[in-house]
Amino acid sequence: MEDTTILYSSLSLLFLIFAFKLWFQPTTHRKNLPPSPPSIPILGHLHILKPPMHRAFQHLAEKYGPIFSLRFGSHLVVVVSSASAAEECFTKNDIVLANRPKLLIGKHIHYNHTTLVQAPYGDHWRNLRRITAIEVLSSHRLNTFLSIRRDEIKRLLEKLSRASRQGFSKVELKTMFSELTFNVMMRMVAGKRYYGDDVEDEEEANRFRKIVKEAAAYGGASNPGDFLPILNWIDGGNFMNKVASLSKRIDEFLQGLINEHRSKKVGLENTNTMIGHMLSLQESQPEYYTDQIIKGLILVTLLAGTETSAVTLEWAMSNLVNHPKVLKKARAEMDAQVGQERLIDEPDVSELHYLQSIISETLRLYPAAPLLVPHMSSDNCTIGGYDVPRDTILLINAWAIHRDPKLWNDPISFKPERFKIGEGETRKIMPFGLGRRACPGAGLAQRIVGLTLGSLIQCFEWKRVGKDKVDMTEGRGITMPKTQPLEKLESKQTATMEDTTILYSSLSLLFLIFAFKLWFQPKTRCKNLPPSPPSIPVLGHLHILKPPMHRAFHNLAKTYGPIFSLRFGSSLVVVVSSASAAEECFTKNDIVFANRPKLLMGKHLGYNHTTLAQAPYGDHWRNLRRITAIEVLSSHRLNTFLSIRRDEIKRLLEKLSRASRQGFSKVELKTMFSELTFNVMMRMVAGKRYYGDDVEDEEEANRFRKIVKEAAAYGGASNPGDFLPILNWIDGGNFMNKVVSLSKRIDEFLQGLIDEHRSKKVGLESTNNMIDHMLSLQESQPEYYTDQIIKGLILVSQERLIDEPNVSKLHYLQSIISETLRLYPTAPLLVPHMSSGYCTVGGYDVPRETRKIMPFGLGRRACPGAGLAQRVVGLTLGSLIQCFEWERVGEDKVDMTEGTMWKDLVVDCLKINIHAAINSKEKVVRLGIIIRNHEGDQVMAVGCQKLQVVYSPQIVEALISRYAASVERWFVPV
Ligand code: HEM
Repeated sequence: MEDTTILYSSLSLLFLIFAFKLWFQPTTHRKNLPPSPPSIPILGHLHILKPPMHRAFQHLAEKYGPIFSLRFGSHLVVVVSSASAAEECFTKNDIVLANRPKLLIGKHIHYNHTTLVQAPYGDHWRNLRRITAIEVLSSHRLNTFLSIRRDEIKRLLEKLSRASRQGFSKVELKTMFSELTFNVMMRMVAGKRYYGDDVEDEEEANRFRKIVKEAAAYGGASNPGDFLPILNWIDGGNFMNKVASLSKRIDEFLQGLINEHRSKKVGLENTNTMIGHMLSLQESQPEYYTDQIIKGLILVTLLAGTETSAVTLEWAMSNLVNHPKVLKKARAEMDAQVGQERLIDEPDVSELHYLQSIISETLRLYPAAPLLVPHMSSDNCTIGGYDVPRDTILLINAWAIHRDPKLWNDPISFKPERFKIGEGETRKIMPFGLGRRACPGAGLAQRIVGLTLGSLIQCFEWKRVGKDKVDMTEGRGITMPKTQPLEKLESKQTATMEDTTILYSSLSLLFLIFAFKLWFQPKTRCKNLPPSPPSIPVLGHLHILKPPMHRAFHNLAKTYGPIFSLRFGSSLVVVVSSASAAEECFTKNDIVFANRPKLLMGKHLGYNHTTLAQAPYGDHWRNLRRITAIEVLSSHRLNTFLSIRRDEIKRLLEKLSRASRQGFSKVELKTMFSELTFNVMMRMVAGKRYYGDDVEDEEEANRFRKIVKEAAAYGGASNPGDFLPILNWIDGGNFMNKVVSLSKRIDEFLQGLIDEHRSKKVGLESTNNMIDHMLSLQESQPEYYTDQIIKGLILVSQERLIDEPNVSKLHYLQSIISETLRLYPTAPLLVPHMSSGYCTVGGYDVPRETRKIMPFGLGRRACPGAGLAQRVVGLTLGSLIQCFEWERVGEDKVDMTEGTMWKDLVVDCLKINIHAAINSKEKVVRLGIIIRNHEGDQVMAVGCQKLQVVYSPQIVEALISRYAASVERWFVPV
């Protein structure tokens, strides 16, 4: 028995009393009602209805004909399942049947039946419909929102593209589609995204997502109390209370959006939003455009316009992977009409007839609203010769009509071919309803579904996971969802559509114009450029570069020699891959090459190229380098921070020790190492820890971690627009906006730290940190130690450490670190250099403004943090070797493949077994120290037999005394 049956069962007592009363009351005067199955008192036919309703109604129609009647409690319901009867409803009877039944949801959620969907037929509804047609969903207004649809679809493509970078990979489309449609609608309505990245107000977005989820749950559940009001009473008003509470929250949320717009607190995009537009109409016609009317319009757009489109997309993709031939044909059409050089756009959809047939066939077999939205008669009428009294609920079973064997050959097969142009087949389907209450959003829905589906077909290859077809059973709910969310799909990007290619693809038109201009522009005067692979106009060699770049360059060097040149768009790039040529760069040409190319990141994240890492070679850079060498990273200052490094390493050891309490255990070192270095840096800079335990201000730490994560993501992604500025323009400044927003947050964060120190609100440790030191220098030389300079210095010191080690005396340890850096340099291509004048390398001409990338850091722009890095890496590695035994998990060697990001050469995740030396008691006893916990278990042993050979007893002693004091806090040493 279903949910509702629990309620029905409580009826048994009341049953007898009412049964007799109702059974013997005078029946309706009309004689010729549509045929009806046998019913029972009170419930009528409610007890025979099992979801999905459209299937239950289809079975009844097979027995009682295409027009039959039912009783839902005391309400008469007529169900229509033939095209001719439906036509009669929406032509002859259109006005009489243009009412809606008054259900509980309509009362509470739809502002007491006043929204467009729920309003009774009449002046108010007509007005709303007019406003919607002209002010909300008109062709003109939809066109102004095209950029939103493009942008959201582009984000979906990027997401899929990231997921399928390595070839076919499993993706879950249901959520992606629903997020897409919600974002499109909310950006149209309020200029806001509530799903995915770039969500401005996470808390507000959360509230919205929660409301949406709840509304979907109640929308889907039909409320039996609507038809049998006594059930609401038996239910103790539980369902009603829930709906009322939800409607209150929805109202508050929508009112909040309106108030925000009214007080103009919103960003740029919002000047052209539905709310903004409605508020401007409110000024001239305040009596009509009340806040409630506006809220109702937003609500309806969101409720009626999102899930319907998302569900249609899901059904369409399921059909395509179940019918690979259809998919192939759609792709062929796409290739012929649009090609692979550019991305499909909305106007293309009208030329893609097969794509449209796929959508029509999807809507035929899987209409998102299989019973449309219930209608109600406002007067007596007849349908198919039967009498239909006033206040009868009318349900049109569009789902059954779409599968009627009298109308369609092979009705349950998916055959888009049946919708041949000019044959009028599309007129036989009614997924958007018919007549005056038909869907006003059909145009918008077709645009969203057409462009999204077209883009997915164009940009990716799709196949099912495994042999089984995607399950096509429909679930319950107002919109007809799939029972199984669509996740058994694998997507792979088609060869030509790499990330950047999506952008390049928009180039086709501009291509020819620029190609000729660039191709025939005067060639550089240098005659003897380094050899170069064949290039193409505009892009140069950008299209042949596949990450990881250092490997791509290595392969090119095999063909073109150790000094070769490339063109990144309009920039000449020289790649140097031999030690002798590199030496030439950093000795003879050191000054010429001491420049840096001006990239977007440097502009926005490097204070307009003024930080040490980004500044052009010159007085400003020299000054920064001097300050860094003397005031920030000098031996003397590094020594004063020794305690910080010791403490952070000690914390790492403790963490590992806790993990390996029971012997060997699996650990993830990548995160630990990265947290260690960030903590060391931030304690030196500001006296604060942002990772692990003992974080003082969790919210501030969160902000910092978020910024770090984002900066890493953008740092890794090279921006093609740096080399082909027109791409920034085509991209709509999207990447740039993200970077600008990030840089703003970084600046605010750093300024916050400085201000905090200035007002001395910080703890003890902070008297000896970089910011305080800089602020004291600011007092004496305010013109040089400006806040911006200080922020730039903090920023630069956050760059990852790792360089040549020199833990004195541990020569073998030193060699291990050197060998690691030889094979796996952290910045495999260093940081790009740029020539500030003409020079030669290896006999080749290198013109001014050539970028140079090479595998070793030498010369005046070599890493200034080498000393600090040596200390951190040396001490950490030494301690790890000393304190733990290490083993791999399983037989396999740790995967040494490097990631694709620049600088991210660290393996993805080091999974190594660790083991405190507690298993080998003998060895430990020989060293003479075992650390036990309060229960007396051995938990940590500092040093082990193997290390005795390497370390002198003095070192072991020093280590013990260094750690024992703090270890005592946790464990009692023996
Ligand atoms: C694939 C997507 C969609 C489908 C299949 C669909 C289907 C329907 C259907 C069957 C109806 C009821 C017709 C009737 O009562 O006979 C309806 C009504 C409505 N739809 Fe859609 N719809 C979709 C998308 C949209 C969109 C994108 C919007 C707006 C943003 C929208 C707004 C509405 C409204 C406001 C009504 C109520 C109209 C009234 O009662 O006067 N729909 N839709």
